[in-house]
Amino acid sequence: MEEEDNIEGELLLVQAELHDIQGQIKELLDRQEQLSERESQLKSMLEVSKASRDTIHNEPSVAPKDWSGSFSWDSRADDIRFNVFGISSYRPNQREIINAIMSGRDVLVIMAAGGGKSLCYQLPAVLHDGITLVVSPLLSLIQDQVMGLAALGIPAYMLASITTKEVEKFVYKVLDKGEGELKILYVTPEKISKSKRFMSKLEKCHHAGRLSLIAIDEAHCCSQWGHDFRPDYKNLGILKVQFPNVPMIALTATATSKVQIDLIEMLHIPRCVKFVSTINRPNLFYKVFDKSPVGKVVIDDIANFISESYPNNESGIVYCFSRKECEQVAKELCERDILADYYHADMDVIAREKVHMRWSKSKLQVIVGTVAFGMGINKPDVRFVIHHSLSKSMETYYQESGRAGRDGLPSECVLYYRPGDVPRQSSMVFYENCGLQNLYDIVQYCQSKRSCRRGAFFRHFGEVAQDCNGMCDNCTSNIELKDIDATHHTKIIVSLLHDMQLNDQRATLLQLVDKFKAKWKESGCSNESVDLKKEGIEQLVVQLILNRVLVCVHCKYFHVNSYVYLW
Ligand SMILES: Nc1ncnc2c1ncn2[C@@H]1O[C@H](COP(=O)(O)OP(=O)(O)OP(=O)(O)O)[C@@H](O)[C@H]1O
Repeated sequence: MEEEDNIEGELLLVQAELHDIQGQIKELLDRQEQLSERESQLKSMLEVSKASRDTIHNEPSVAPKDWSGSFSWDSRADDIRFNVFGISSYRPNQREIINAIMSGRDVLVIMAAGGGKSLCYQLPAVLHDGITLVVSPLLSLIQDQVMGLAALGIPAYMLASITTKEVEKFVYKVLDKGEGELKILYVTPEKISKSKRFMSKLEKCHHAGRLSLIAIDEAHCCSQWGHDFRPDYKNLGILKVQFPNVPMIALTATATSKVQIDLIEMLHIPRCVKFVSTINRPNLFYKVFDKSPVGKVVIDDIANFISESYPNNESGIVYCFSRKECEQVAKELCERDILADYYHADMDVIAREKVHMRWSKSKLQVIVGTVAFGMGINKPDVRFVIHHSLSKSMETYYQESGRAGRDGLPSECVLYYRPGDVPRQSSMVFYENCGLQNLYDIVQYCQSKRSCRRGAFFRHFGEVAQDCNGMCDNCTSNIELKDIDATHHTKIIVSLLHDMQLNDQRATLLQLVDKFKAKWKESGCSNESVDLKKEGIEQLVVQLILNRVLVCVHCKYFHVNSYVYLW
């Protein structure tokens, strides 16, 4: 009896101590997360500070110009924008970029996917008298662009392996003698580094004063610090050396300060005007799910997620780690009635193109790809990007997940994470520049249960943080729940959507929230003085829209007419 008492006494002590230790571990884990977050914040601050010191060093001693002022070409540019490109107004930075190029400056443009980078060089190309040379890394991208420009009536051609002899002859004649209509010429970087004939024709064109602009698309490929280094991009510096007075525009969707410094140096454009737009994609909802250790369960989870959230064949991408996994996941999704097929670098070009085409035309709901399914995806209405396992870096994840929602409509980026996937990636990135550090950053992103996911991107790209508006799992779960009578808010949203013109139907979530705020003020509601943000009402509006209370059940666009039936 006494012995039992002793044991029970000790058991209680042990349990109490264990409880204490659990508490301490939790505190330590929280502190570890806070410190890691601060660590990456400080690192990116240091990088930004170094970058701005270098930039100041290289900048000419003239005062910065106001690129949004008036210029002599304004009315011609407006005319071309509207009548040739059919675009009613500029998006942020487009006009300023065009003005800087037209003023003869070299320009570096960093603008998020779908931001409208192409117009920034295509409009000056039409505005100028001569020829614009565009270097772009992928044939499929080039083909899309040339076809799009031809449809607008702009004479654009490409010189690549698939160009017919006839077209090649025509292009060389234009370069050589200025005979024939050619405004925009697309080439791959290999053409610059490997074709002496092409370079000598270009030299002649320049000599005759007919080379007006050089554009380098996907310019991050120049830097080996970037996520998609292409050796042939390294040789593009020759263009500025050979044609120093021809303005150059380098464009990319992402470049950390380190990559920016690198590509400015490689392209020899130290005095370029930099236009850095936000990397924020407010319409993307970021979430991380725990990944089961059992492969079949993971596929069940993914299949359930797709069929429950996207029952109407909305397009999506599932990224996998390896080619084998890619084929397996596609097969198993098909077995669960999801229309899916795979895409990886081991397939021949025709087979890959066929899968891509079926998906682009929405004949296939899901493409299951490796990293090979990358640049050149122009589908605007991708509603979800799922990562079956983690990417190798924040930059890669930003790029891959960023293929969702290029049309500005709400879309989801889901990452299935389990610690067991980390060693597979670490063995792949071990020999890359900063490979392990990059991997740790994305692991930290996955493991975080507290910090805003969006905040992690801002820190990574050295940008000042912006509101997440409850558009990530951590921010949503951190929201303190309270009962709110939403009748008044929903009435405003309904009337708002009613009032919207046809053109506004593809308004982005944030535009809608802004309009809501204005209406809320106008509505003279008794709660007028309520601070929308503080009271969580802004979040509520976002949630009302996202949870499809107000979104068309069929296509999830903010259609004015179809959702009305829900009310
Ligand atoms: N000012 C504008 N107003 C409306 N639509 C625009 C405007 N500028 C560009 N667009 C359209 O936005 C879409 C995306 O543009 P674009 O392909 O140039 O984006 P991007 O920045 O190159 O994106 P990515 O990096 O994903 O290729 C295109 O359909 C384009 O016609």
